[in-house]
Order: sequence, then C-alpha cells, then structure tokens
Amino acid sequence: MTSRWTTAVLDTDQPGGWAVARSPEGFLFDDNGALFPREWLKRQDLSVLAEHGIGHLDGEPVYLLELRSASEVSGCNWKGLRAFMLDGDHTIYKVLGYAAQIGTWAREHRFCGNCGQAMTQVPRERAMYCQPCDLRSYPRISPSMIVLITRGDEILLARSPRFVTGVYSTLAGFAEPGESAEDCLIREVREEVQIEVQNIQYLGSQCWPFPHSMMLGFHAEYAGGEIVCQEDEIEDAQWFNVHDLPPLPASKSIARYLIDVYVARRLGHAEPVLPG
Ligand SMILES: NC(=O)C1=CN([C@@H]2O[C@H](COP(=O)(O)OP(=O)(O)OC[C@H]3O[C@@H](n4cnc5c(N)ncnc54)[C@H](O)[C@@H]3O)[C@@H](O)[C@H]2O)C=CC1
Ligand SMILES: [Mg+2]
Ligand SMILES: [Zn+2]
Repeated sequence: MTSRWTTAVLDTDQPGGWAVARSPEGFLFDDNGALFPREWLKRQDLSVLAEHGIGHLDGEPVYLLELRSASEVSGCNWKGLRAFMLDGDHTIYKVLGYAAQIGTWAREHRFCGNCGQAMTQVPRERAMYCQPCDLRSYPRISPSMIVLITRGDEILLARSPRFVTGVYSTLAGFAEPGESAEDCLIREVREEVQIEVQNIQYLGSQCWPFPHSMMLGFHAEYAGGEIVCQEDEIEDAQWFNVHDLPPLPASKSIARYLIDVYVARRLGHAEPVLPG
C-alpha cells in the first residue's frame, strides 16, 4: 500500500499547492477541512511568522503558514490538533500533526539560542541557521517511554489530574540526558508508583505531536513493591482485572494499544494494530 502522505522539504518560492494555517488557537478549517488552496490562503489577512513546505498529499505539495495569532477569516474557524485526531480522517491528522511539530519548532527557533541573532531557513533542509555561530537547529523530538505493567490477569493503570474524569491509562515519562530507554522506564515507574518491574519488552512506537513526543511503548511485568502515588502527578493508581477495566484512553493512542494487546493475548483474541 502506498502512503497518501509523505513529508518533504519544499521550496517556498514555488507557487501553488495546498496550505494549512496554524495559530496558537489551532488550525484554520472550513466545510472542506483544513487544507486550502495556498495562493488563496496567502491573500487573506494573516500574520505569518514562517512558511514551510512540509510534504505531498496525494501527490500535491502542502505548505504550512505558521501564524503569530489567529485572525478572522470569513466562513472559517480554528480547531486544535487533538480534535482533528479524535474525529478526523487519520491521513489529515498525520499531515496536521507534522505541520504542528514543524510550526512549533519554527516559532521557537526564530533566534539563535547561542547569540540571539535572527536565524534563517536553510534551503532543502529542515533546519534554521545562524551564520556567525555556524549553528543549525533541527525540529525537536522528545523521547518518552510508555509502559503497561502487568501481574497475571491484572494490569496497573493510573490517573493524572489532567485526564478526563474516570479515565485510567498506562504510565509514561520523558527520557532524561544520560538514560537508556530502559533506565528511563524503571525510573519513571519508581517515581510515579514506587514499584519495581522486570522482563521489559519493546512493543512499538508512535509519534505524539503534543507537542513533540516520540512515544516508545513497552510491556513490563511486576517485580515487587506496593503502589504509592507520586504527589501532584498521579491522582490514583490501581491494579485492574482484564475482565473489569475502567474507561480507557482514546483508541488511536499507543497507551490504548498497549492495553488492548495485553488484553487480547490474555483472552485469546486477535491482536490490534498500532495506529501510525
Ligand atoms: N500517545 C499516548 O498514548 C500517550 C502519550 N503521552 C505523552 O507522553 C509524554 C510524557 O508523559 P508525561 O507523563 O507527561 O511525562 P513525565 O512523567 O515525564 O512528567 C511530565 C513532566 O516532565 C517535564 N517535561 C516536560 N516536557 C519535557 C521534555 N520535553 N523533556 C523532559 N522533561 C519534560 C515537566 O516537568 C513535566 O511536568 C507527554 O508528551 C504525554 O502527552 C502520555 C501518555 C499516553
Ligand atoms: Mg508521567
Ligand atoms: Zn548565533
């Protein structure tokens, strides 16, 4: 199967193609969705911070207009990326997820982190450049571990105070400098619930553009300890029987995939596929 969407660095001097507009209030959309004819979009009254060519959708070039702020465009509205993930077409979500990561990076790398001077876009490469420092800044990706811990028919799920009421999920956390993926996983589990794990197994990864996580998903078995929740981060954590689970995270998340894979194996059902 060929993919409908491929990323690419495109020359912004070339006319035509599609464009998406992104502001702190999300993406611009109308009845036809979030992709607009680029020349039309550029004629609207938008406060453009940066323009990047981001790839091809069904063979057509796609550009991003990263805006300083949301402005009024007749017949259009603004909507966050999460809403596009939950109710939209998955390919469009992939386009917008990539656009969001490039937009965040473009917004945050207008100036050199070393000398403070304005940086310039490098042609044919996804990089911002400071000539005096000879410094290149590339889009940032934050590796994050996510793990389902199990004990026979039971799985450990936890709630962050930020979650939708009632929903429980797997544990997750960002890698720190100096750590392997396994070191990070063991540290995060200790910090968040004070338990020990063993037999760590990698299951797959997922790009999570909120704002730039690369989720590495694992299964691990319980090895010892009693649950003690980390103050402020974990509101509640419990062992749940696979036959009696609480409300779970959205179906497209790797958190949900890790849970669904284990439950399927336990109950002898067909295994789910990890959404890209
Ligand atoms: N796709 C999925 O199924 C899921 C994705 N996630 C994502 O995983 C990531 C990590 O999960 P959390 O529990 O929030 O992390 P965490 O357990 O490491 O705690 C968050 C704290 O980490 C620090 N932090 C924030 N950004 C950071 C960065 N880029 N690098 C290092 N430290 C940083 C901050 O102090 C923040 O309060 C988040 O982006 C979250 O959205 C979490 C659960 C499910
Ligand atoms: Mg966490
Ligand atoms: Zn510099």
